[in-house]
Amino acid sequence: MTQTKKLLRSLNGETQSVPPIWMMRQAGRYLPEYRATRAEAGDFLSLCYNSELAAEVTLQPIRRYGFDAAILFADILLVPEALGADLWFVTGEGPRLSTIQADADFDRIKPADAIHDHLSPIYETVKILRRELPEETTLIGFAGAPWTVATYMIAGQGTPDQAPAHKLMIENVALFDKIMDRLTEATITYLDMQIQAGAEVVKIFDSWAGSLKGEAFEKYAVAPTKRIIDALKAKHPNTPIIAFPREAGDGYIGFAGKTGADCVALDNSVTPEWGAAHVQVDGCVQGNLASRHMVTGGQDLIDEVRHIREAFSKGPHIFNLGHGITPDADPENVTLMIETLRESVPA
Ligand SMILES: Cc1c2[nH]c(c1CCC(=O)O)Cc1[nH]c(c(CCC(=O)O)c1C)Cc1[nH]c(c(CCC(=O)O)c1C)Cc1[nH]c(c(C)c1CCC(=O)O)C2
Repeated sequence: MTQTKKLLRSLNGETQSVPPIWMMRQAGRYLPEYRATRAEAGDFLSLCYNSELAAEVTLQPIRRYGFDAAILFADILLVPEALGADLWFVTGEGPRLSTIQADADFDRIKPADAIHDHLSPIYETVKILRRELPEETTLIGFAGAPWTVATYMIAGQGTPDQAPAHKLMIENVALFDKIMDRLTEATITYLDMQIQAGAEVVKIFDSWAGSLKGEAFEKYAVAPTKRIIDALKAKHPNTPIIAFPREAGDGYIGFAGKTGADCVALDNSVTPEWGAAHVQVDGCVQGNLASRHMVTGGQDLIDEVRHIREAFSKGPHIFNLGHGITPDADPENVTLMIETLRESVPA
C-alpha cells in the first residue's frame, strides 16, 4: 500500500525533501495549555491515567503546531507500576519507586500478562486519539527499553551513572537477568496492546543505553530490543518500530540491522554528518537538534535546522530533537524550528 502519511513514508524508506517532524516531550510543561490540563487532572500520574485528559494534552501540540506525528501521553515508568512497584513523582526532582535489591523484592513483582488491568486507561487514550487526530497525523505509541526501566526499578530513582543497576548486574546477575526478562515480556505485551488499540508506530526509549559498553551493550541493549521487535513483527509485520539507544555512540552503528528496528533515533552527541555516514546508510534515522535551541532560538536555531536537514537529505529522515524539550523552552522557538524546516529548500 502506498503511504500518504508523511511520517510513515519516511519509515517506509522514502527520502523526502522536507522531512516529517515531531518532538520528544512535545506535550509538556513549556506549553501553558499543558500546565492548565495537568492542574485540572491534579498531578502528572493522574493525568497519565485520565484517558480524556491524556488525549487532550497529546492533541495540544498538534493543534498548535501541526506536527506530523503525535506521541501518546504516558510515561515509561507506568510499566513498573503495573508490575506492582510503588511509583510517585517528587516535584522538582523526578520519579521515585520502591526498589528491587534482593530476590524477595522480585518475588513481589507480578507476571507480565497481569499489567493490562492497570494499563487499560492507556489503551483507551490510544483509542480516543485514533478517533480525534487529523487524518494526516501519525500516532506513535511507546515504552521504555528493559535496561532503562530496570535502572529506575533497581535504584528507585533516576541516577547520573546507573550505578545501582550496574552493581546488581555484577553482584547478582541471576536476579538482574530475571528483572530484564520480566520487563522484556511486559514490554512486548504492552506494545502489542497499544498497536491493537490503534498505535501506528511504536518507539522504544533506551535513555540510558549509553552507560552499557561492549558485551553489556549487546546483551542488555541490543538483545532485549531485538526480542521485543521480533515478537511485535511476528504479530504486526507492518507496524514500524523506532529504537532510541540514547548516547550509544558507536553502538548506533548497525543497531537497526541487529535489532530489526525500522528507524534509529539519534541524540545530539553525534553530528548529523556522522549519523548520515554511519547510521542512515542502513535506513531511516530520526533526530537530532539539541534541545537547548528551543530555549535559545535565533539565527543559531535557523542555521542548525538547515544544517541537520541538509546533512540527512540523501536518505529517509524524521526531524526531531536529540532528547526531550525542556520546561524552560520558548513555544515561539518551536514555531521557528518548524517554519525553517518547511521553508522551500534552496536548489
Ligand atoms: C527516562 C524517561 C521517563 N519518561 C520517559 C523517559 C524516556 C525518555 C527520556 O529520556 O526523556 C518517556 C516519556 N515521558 C513522557 C512521555 C510522553 C510522550 C512525549 O511527550 O514524548 C514519554 C515518551 C511524559 C513526561 N514524563 C514526565 C513529564 C513531566 C511531568 C510533569 O508534568 O511534571 C512528562 C511530560 C516526568 C518524568 N518521567 C521520567 C522522568 C525522569 C521524569 C522527570 C523528569 C521531568 O520532569 O522531565 C521517566
